[in-house]
Amino acid sequence: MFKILKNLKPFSTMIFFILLFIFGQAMAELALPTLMSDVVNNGMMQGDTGYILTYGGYMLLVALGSSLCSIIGAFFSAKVALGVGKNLRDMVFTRVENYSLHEFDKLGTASLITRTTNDIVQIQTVLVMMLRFMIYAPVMCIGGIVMAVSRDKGLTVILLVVIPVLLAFMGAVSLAVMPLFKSMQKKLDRLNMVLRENLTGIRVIRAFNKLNHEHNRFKDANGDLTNTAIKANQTMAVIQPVMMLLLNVTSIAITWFGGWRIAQNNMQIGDMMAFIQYAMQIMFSFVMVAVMFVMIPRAQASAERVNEVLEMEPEILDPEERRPSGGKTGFVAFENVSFYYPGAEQPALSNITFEAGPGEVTAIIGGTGSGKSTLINMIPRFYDASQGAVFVDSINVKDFSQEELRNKIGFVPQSAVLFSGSITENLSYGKMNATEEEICHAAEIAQASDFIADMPDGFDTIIAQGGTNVSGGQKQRLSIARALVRKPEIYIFDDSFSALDFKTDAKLRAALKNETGNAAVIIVAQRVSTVMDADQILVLDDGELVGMGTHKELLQSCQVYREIVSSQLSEEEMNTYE
Ligand SMILES: Nc1ncnc2c1ncn2[C@@H]1O[C@H](COP(=O)(O)OP(=O)(O)OP(=O)(O)O)[C@@H](O)[C@H]1O
Repeated sequence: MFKILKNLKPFSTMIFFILLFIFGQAMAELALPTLMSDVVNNGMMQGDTGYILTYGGYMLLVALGSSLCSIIGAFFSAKVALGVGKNLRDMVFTRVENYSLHEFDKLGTASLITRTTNDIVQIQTVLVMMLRFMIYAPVMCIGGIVMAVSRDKGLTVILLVVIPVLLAFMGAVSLAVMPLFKSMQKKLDRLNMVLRENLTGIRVIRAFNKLNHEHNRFKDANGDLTNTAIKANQTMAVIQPVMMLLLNVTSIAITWFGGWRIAQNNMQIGDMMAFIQYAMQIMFSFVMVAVMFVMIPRAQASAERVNEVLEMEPEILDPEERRPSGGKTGFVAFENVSFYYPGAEQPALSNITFEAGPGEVTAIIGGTGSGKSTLINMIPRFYDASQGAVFVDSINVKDFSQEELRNKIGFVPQSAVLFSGSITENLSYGKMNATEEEICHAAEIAQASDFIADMPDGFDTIIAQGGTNVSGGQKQRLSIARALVRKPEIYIFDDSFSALDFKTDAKLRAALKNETGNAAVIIVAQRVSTVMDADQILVLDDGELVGMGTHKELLQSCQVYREIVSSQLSEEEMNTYE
């Protein structure tokens, strides 16, 4: 929490004024009972209407001043807390943007969303409270005691009994409720995760008739959170009645002993009435402090979760200084690269060495889970090699800034991701100043022009959130066109032709050949027909490079490749291609 409080620094002037106004409010509230006691003692008891009117007027003015201070204080505290919340959200977002995939894996997307939204709201709520109570509660408590003693020393004995009881009670409530509030945030994370999985996977859920199963999963997570929240609120709900009871008992005790002292002419009625009000103010100030002690741990749990995001160092960082470029373009090389996913015992890639040059097509083939996606994810530094090194244009990828490295690459991921917006906006995503001609040309190469022309608004057609209004194959082609618009030095296609029919796949690759010119092209594919014409084919099996060469060479030399080919092509086709 203290680390989070550092973010209050930019608001220090505003905070100074908040404290000033709240101090004003507290002082005004402390003055009211004394004024009232004067009205009773000197006005009512003496039958002096003029005195009552004058001091009644003063009371009205003081009450107005107190309300004004309270409103201004509340307004600025809300402003400061919301400002801190906004800054925190900005900081978390910027941090998360720099995360490598490792950090995303560690924290989980659902938790990151809860941390950016709900956790920061918790911090905001407590900040508003802290700003208001921080000065108000101690002033009211100390001021109340001083004023109460000044009215009547004898009655203070009652406070000496009540306050320890109050403190013990609030302490017990805090202890009971703290762990509940802490676990609520974790349960909220889980609820968000289930909700997210349900919303993104709704088609699969329906296809497998798992609505009931998912409903139960959601109900469990929702019920779990609700039960904890109910328990916490039930405990908190005890505070009010017990407080009221204590306040009433205190009032009765004061009236009882006060009445007795008045009867003996040791005290005036007005003083007793003022004493009751001061006792209330003192007790309320203790309640405020106690509520803060209950709320702070909740915000503390949230603050820790936000700090975890802010303090997690991205594993992939830009180098401090960059080596000058050698002027080469379109080269990719792996030197003895091995890679372990965090916590995995087996490497996802072991000892991979190959080179891809400009104007060449390098294809990567292998069974599912053989490490193809992992391999190409290392080129744009989505992951860094555990051993060995990856080079682009003969420079270690770690010596580039991530921006510079990724500018060289046109990456088409395995599952095409489109953003809500027009087709033109989607295609120019990697090159904001792309001309209409460049966009049309890229669409042409990606075999997307025809279906775009058939759409109601052509290139201005709006892609729905998640790209749900285009087919899988259309999405892939748009995602390919988006990479083509950039005219990068290195093209990476991660199984990007899988949703295309054979004819479109062949046409697209033929058109691509003229387009890619001097760029290096790396294609991951499952289909032999897609990789057959490549200049070199890498065969991966269980993270190992078990063959490298042209289709013809591999048919001779690589058993795994032969098996893949024979599982996909007929004997006759194999002979033809040989
Ligand atoms: N984020 C991850 N964390 C841990 N292990 C992972 C992660 N991603 C992949 N793996 C593991 O690494 C291995 C290689 O996965 P990879 O995705 O590279 O295979 P692939 O050849 O691209 O498979 P496919 O053709 O099915 O896409 C697999 O065993 C997989 O379980």
